[in-house]
Amino acid sequence: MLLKKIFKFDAAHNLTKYHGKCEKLHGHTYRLAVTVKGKLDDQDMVMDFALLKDIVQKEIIAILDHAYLNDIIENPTAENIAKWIWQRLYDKIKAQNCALYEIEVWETEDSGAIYRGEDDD
Ligand SMILES: Nc1nc2c(c(=O)[nH]1)N=C([C@H](O)[C@H](O)COP(=O)(O)OP(=O)(O)OP(=O)(O)O)CN2
Ligand SMILES: [Zn+2]
Repeated sequence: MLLKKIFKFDAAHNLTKYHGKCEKLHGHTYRLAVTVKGKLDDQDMVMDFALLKDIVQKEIIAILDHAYLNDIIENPTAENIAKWIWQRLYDKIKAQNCALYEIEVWETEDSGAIYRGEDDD
């Protein structure tokens, strides 16, 4: 069973390996979707949505919201942001007897990156 929760954060960035408008400082309202995988517990839940919210709020949103992402993540493309979030959440989700399944980071309504922890990126 998969469980998904959606979050939003506002942040500024510029792409350091890009030639074009996105090398300039600009911002996005990012949409983050965190998907976890697990079995139903005795409450018929994979994980309490409230617990997932608390973890993501503390580990991710509190750090990235209203931040300059380049101070935190090298060359913060949607792809690199998704990997960074995966690395921070992986053990926290495992500690709840679930597995992190997928991180989606959407910069705009139609442009996003999806990461599932592949070894080869
Ligand atoms: N593969 C990636 N390509 C781009 C990324 C990225 O993270 N990964 N990021 C950007 C820029 O950050 C830019 O802000 C986003 O550009 P874009 O999707 O083009 O957004 P726009 O709203 O400006 O353009 P639309 O034409 O409205 O989609 C660039 N590329
Ligand atoms: Zn951007």
